[in-house]
Amino acid sequence: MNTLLSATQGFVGRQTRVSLGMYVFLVLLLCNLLWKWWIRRRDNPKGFPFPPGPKRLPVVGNMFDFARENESAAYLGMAQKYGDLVFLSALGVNVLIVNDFQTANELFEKRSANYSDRHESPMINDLMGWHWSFGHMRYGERWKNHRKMFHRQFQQSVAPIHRPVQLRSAHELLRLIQEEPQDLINHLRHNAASVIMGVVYGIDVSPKDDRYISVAEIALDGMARAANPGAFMVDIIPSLKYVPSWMPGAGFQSKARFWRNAVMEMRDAPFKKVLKSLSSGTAKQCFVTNLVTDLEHKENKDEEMEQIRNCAGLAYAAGAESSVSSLSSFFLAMLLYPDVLRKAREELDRVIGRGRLPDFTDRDTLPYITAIAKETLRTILHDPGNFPDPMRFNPERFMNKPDGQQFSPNDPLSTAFGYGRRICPGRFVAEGQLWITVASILAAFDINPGRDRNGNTVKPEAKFSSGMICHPLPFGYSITPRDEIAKKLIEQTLLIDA
Ligand code: HEM
Repeated sequence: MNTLLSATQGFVGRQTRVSLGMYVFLVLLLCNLLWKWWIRRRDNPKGFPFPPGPKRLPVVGNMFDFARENESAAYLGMAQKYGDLVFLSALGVNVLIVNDFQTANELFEKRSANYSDRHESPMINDLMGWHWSFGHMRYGERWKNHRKMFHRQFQQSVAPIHRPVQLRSAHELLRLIQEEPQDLINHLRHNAASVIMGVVYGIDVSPKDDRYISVAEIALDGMARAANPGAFMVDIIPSLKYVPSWMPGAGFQSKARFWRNAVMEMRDAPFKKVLKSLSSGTAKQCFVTNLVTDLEHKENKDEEMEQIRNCAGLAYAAGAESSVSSLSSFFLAMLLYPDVLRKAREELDRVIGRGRLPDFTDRDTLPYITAIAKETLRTILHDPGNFPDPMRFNPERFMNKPDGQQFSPNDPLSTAFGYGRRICPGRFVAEGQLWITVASILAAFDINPGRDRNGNTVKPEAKFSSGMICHPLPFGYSITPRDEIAKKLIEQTLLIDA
């Protein structure tokens, strides 16, 4: 009897909680719709039409028109149908797809005062705790102050001070590939991490199971999942963020808490470590030590200290994935275009010979290597107006073009790094890293297609994942040192960099 009673009470209790949850949800949904209606009236009082786009369904709008895979082909298809500006709207989230360089330049560069804001995601910014990251901040004073600080340490004139770390990391990558060629993608991850953690915190990361890196990967995984439009209802109805985690349907709260812990550890742990080694006099010179040492003469120390921590904490999150994606695209391109590899090899042997590996001082004399690094960045840009035959990996398109004014707003290649006031502030460091890694790899290794079980060559395919940052899908390969000379040069890097 007692058991039946308590089971009934449990059932009634659950029912009450479910209907309470439903009731709260409906009230919040109504408030949200009213709020969005008011915003629309305020921002567009004359009711001007939006640019063209696929027809919207009742309630869900264009929810099913957002590309979940092969985004570039899907949006190119829409551009061919609707024009260079395509408008999508789903559940109050409006998205404008800009399909060509000139229009993007017109909006984000020439009218950057209007188009430099960021959409604030309640899931990412508030619940998962990315509010400190200036990559996620709304346009305004707080963003400007952070960005200025970051820019000071990574701008074109300062970027060369990071080259010793980049060169050492490129050499370490050669050694790792020589030891375990089958683990290429992990080595590329380690390479991106060791450059950024070295430049920003002066910290060496280990090639396997590094705590800083695994925590950051969890944080980034959460962000990538939450960035998918419609992935979490709280982004459509922001007031849901106040719903407690015990409410039915509020599972997003516990997911957010899990990711938030990683986000905070990613931001705080390496920063604390540098401060500790600064006070014990063992810190290596880096982004954080440069800025913290400078603080001594300033008044608003606490605020600046927080800003330094925030800027440093963002570098890995903002830069690592893109760097890995670029380098794995480079490897894929070398498999698909062996002629490019041969030509690069010919340039390297002719200009620097076989007695040493390349370094940054060789840049001006290796135009074909520079063109390969640029073409690697270009592969994500498919606008045939600026890049004829865009699906072909063709470094020649950058030969005999000046190398000095790179990534200026009127350089279509700068699009790989975004636009206007939000353009990637790490681009000079990123490009330098790509250049030295590409040059070192080409000087040291043969890169060939993989073989199947019967020993037959498997021709790789140029297929990419979808999402915020696209990576080549896994491909077979064989990477071996070119010859005994290359092997020796790779081994010697251990002594040179010690
Ligand atoms: C090949 C490598 C890289 C690529 C392709 C890349 C690309 C981009 C793109 C497309 C954006 C968005 C720009 C926009 O909103 O218009 C961005 C933002 C950003 N990137 Fe990079 N990036 C790379 C490497 C790096 C590195 C190494 C760092 C740090 C050292 C970095 C730091 C940032 C930051 C902090 C932002 C946010 C800027 C803001 O919102 O004001 N990136 N990047």
